[in-house]
Amino acid sequence: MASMYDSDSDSKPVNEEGDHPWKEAINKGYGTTGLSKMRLRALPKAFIQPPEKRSSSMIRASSQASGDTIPIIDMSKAEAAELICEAAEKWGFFQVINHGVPAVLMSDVMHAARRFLGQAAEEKRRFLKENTSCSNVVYMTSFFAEAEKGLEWSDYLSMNFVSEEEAYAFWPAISKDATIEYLKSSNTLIKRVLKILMNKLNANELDETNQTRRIQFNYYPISPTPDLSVGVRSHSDVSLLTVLLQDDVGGLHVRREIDSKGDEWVQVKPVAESLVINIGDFLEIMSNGIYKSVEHCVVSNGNIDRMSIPIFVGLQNSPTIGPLPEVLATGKKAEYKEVVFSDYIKYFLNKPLDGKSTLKLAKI
Ligand SMILES: O=C(O)CCC(=O)C(=O)O
Ligand SMILES: [Fe+2]
Repeated sequence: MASMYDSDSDSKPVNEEGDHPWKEAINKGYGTTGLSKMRLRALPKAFIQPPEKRSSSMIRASSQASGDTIPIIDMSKAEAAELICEAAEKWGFFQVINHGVPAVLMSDVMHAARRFLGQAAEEKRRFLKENTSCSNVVYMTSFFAEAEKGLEWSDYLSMNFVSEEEAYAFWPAISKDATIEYLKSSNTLIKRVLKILMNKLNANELDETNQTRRIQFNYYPISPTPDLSVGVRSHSDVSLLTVLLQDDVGGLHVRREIDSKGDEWVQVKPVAESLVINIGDFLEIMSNGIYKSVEHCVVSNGNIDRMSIPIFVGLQNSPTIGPLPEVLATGKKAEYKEVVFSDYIKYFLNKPLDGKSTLKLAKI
């Protein structure tokens, strides 16, 4: 069934009061993708960010004073391990090339995501929280639509990997083969990076059976007024680490503290066939702050849409999370306390994305 959200025409006028039926758009699976297709002249009120949350103004306000860029690390070189640890300490973000994930699988999963996201709302709405037949596969708009002051101008499909059997049974048929292949292939890279990071801490390798993988298709449609909207608000990831495949549009920005001069926002410029890796909150806590889980955000774009595919490498529901004993054995004072793991997750999930506010829960 065709609808106004599927139309490419300008025929639907904008309600000048901002009283747009955005809720209906979300609840019926059209999402911001459908709103964007209506070629609105103004952003629906619900998506206007409060001035202090507008990433475009934050980024403009902090010029890239240092001129530094996110490290690009060639994983086929002998010095890769050292550079990864250095980047994890200094930046919390780096890009890897020659990482072993075949380019064809990266391109296949990007196409798979486009196929899913490009479908009519009728297909996508089957995966909304209230409709999905598997709670591990959910299609959403914004991170926490119920409580956010300004919704994020993005739609995404989140797939929590539990088993191949479940993934083949419940992930969208239009994209599942390529997604599962890519996820499997990326595992070797994930294991290698985690091993390198643990080695540097003199800590034992992390048990893979105690880890989780969640893959997400993020879609950022064209925004009518990109200065007022945001793709993803500033946040740090609740993960051990995140491996992100982005297309060639750009828009991901990382916050960097420069000692006395305050901070700056640095763009993670797309590099062909690379993957972006960032440290998440769990590794910052476990490493007692040696590795940094850094704030990042995605700006909206008024000219072109964007896609990205993160894999969040997480932890199973272990009882608590805190600094690793191996790290504290060096005699360093604990910067983080042991917190109940489920409390940490619950706290993260029940509020809008807001900088590093979740991490503060564990900070001493
Ligand atoms: O789209 C991106 O570049 C980053 C998305 C992100 O930060 C996230 O999904 O946590
Ligand atoms: Fe993120």
